[in-house]
Amino acid sequence: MSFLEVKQVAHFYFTPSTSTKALEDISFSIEEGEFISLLGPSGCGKTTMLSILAGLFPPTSGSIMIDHESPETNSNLIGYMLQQDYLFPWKTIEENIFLGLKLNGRLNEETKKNALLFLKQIGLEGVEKQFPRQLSGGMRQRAALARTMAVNPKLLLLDEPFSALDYQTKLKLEDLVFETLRAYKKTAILVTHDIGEAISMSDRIVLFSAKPGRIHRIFDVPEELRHVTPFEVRGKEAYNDIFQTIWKELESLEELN
Ligand SMILES: Nc1ncnc2c1ncn2[C@@H]1O[C@H](COP(=O)(O)OP(=O)(O)OP(=O)(O)O)[C@@H](O)[C@H]1O
Repeated sequence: MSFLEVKQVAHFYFTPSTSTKALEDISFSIEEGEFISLLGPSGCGKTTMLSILAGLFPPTSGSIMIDHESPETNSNLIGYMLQQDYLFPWKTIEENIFLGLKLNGRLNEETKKNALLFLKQIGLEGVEKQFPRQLSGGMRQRAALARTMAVNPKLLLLDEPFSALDYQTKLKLEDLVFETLRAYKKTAILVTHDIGEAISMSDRIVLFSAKPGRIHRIFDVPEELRHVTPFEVRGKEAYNDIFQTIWKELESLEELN
C-alpha cells in the first residue's frame, strides 16, 4: 500500500435547488517522500481535492488513506502552507511558530530549540521577537514554512503558497521549500496555476480537466529535472519540452471549460 491512496473519489456540492459534481472518479497514489502537483483549469476541483485530503469534509464517495488512516483521524499529521501566511499579527514570529506545537501539546525545550534552529537555517535569525507586520511578504512566508515544519507533519498540503509573491521572491521561496522538503524527506501536494512551478518542484504532475473535475493525465517529470533546484531547472531543455506539452494540453482543456 502506498503512503497516500485516493480511490475512486467523487464529490458533489448540494444546495436546496442545485447539485454540482466537483470531482469524478479520482484515483492516484503517492509514495512517501514524493512531491506531487495538482494543475488544471479554473473550477476543476483542485481546492475540493485538497480540502478532502485535509480532512475538512469527506468525499461523497470513494476513499482516502494517508499512512493507513483516513484524513479526518490523521489531521495532526498534516501541515499547510497557503497563499496567505495566516500568521497572527498580535503574536511575535516565535510565538506564531510555537503555536502549532502548543496546540498539539508538544511544546517543550527540545521542540522549541529545533524550531528556532530551523528558523536560523532558513535565514530568519534575529526576527524571533518581531511581529509579522515588520517582515516582508517573502519573510512572512518563510516564517509560515517554519511554523508548518515545527510540528513535523508527515504530509504537506501547499495551496498556491507562492502566488501572492513577486517573481524573484517566488523563485527563491520555491527553492527554499523544495530544498527543505527534500532534506526532510517530506511528502507534499502542491496546488498551483503555474506550470513552471509544478514542473520545477514535482516528481509528478496530475493534470485535471473540469466539469466535473477528472484526472486528464499524470505526467512524470523527467529524472534530469528532479535533482536540480527550481531556479536551475528553468534553464534546461527538458524543462521547455515538458512545459510546452503541458501548456498545450492545459490550453485545450481551458477551451473546453
Ligand atoms: N461550496 C461550494 N458549493 C457549491 N459549489 C462549489 C463549492 N465549492 C466549489 N464548488 C464548485 O465545485 C467545482 C470545483 O471547485 P474548486 O474550487 O474545487 O475548483 P478549483 O480547481 O480549486 O478552482 P480554482 O482554480 O478557480 O480555484 C466548481 O464548479 C465550483 O463552482
